[in-house]
Amino acid sequence: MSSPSIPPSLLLRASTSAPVAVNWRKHAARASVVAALAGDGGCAGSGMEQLRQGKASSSPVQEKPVMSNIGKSTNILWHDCPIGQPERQKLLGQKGCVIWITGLSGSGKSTVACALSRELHCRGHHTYVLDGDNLRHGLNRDLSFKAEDRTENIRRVGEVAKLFADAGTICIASLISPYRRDRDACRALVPDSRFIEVFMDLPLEICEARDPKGLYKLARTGKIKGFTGVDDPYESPVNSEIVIKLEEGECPSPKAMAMQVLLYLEQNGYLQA
Ligand SMILES: Nc1ncnc2c1ncn2[C@@H]1O[C@H](COP(=O)(O)OS(=O)(=O)O)[C@@H](OP(=O)(O)O)[C@H]1O
Ligand SMILES: Nc1ncnc2c1ncn2[C@@H]1O[C@H](COP(=O)(O)OP(=O)(O)O)[C@@H](O)[C@H]1O
Repeated sequence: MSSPSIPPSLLLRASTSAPVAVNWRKHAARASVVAALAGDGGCAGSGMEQLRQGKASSSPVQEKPVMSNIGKSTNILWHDCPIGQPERQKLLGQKGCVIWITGLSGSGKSTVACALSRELHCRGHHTYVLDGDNLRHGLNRDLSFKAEDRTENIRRVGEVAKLFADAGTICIASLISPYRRDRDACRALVPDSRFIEVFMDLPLEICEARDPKGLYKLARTGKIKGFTGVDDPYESPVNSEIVIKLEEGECPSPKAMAMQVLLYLEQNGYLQA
């Protein structure tokens, strides 16, 4: 006797051999957990098959969900998936992480970000660049450059970068991020040393002399207010994993800067799962 509303594939056979309707969602969730525990992320066979083979109890335990209140979100529940960061990393052959490039406008953040992405890509690694300027064209278009909006800008990008790292991607975030507290908050979001801060330690005079967008000039003549380094603060990092600076008075080439970061990733095991 089968229920007309439940497809035959969703029916489990009881020991009497009579098909019985089951709470599919409950069983599927448990089967997924079993498959994940087996270490294959559930790829070697369907969770349902494992249930049939008796690898999971046929009487699923109903655990009481733990609801949370986070910020303005009340009664929310974290839902885990059997395919997690370790499985994705294995597939990609790398460790998901956040490379956070901070520095003044014109210090070379975007240049390093793109050069690094290119070098990694050419070696078979999966990267994604989150560029402050670019994100302000979309996700962060509602934010200005006043202090609290910069903080919100960094918070959002930190959360997005965290998702990319969780996806197994080497996420390269390139933003002025002038406040130490905001950068440290992003670091705290990403566990297990997966946050690598790169400080573009170039003197303001060099950044200003470059001025590729003409923004310093506008700031100096008062046409832009609150420009970082001119009439808005930049708090230099004190404990960055990587510092890029002048060597014998010269700025290293974009490739050399990218290789400095790449070497760090290699030496610290990020380029293997
Ligand atoms: N007032 C002011 N201060 C600093 N920068 C300004 C400002 N107004 C516009 N711009 C342009 O915006 C780019 C920086 O955006 P970010 O999102 O990285 O800034 S922040 O991290 O929120 O401080 C920055 O890009 P980069 O030059 O690539 O750093 C500037 O082109
Ligand atoms: N290593 C470098 N040597 C010489 N010029 C550089 C170097 N890195 C960046 N530049 C130049 O400096 C300017 C600012 O670089 P950019 O990457 O746009 O900085 P940011 O993203 O920090 O504003 C650009 O014109 C870029 O070509």
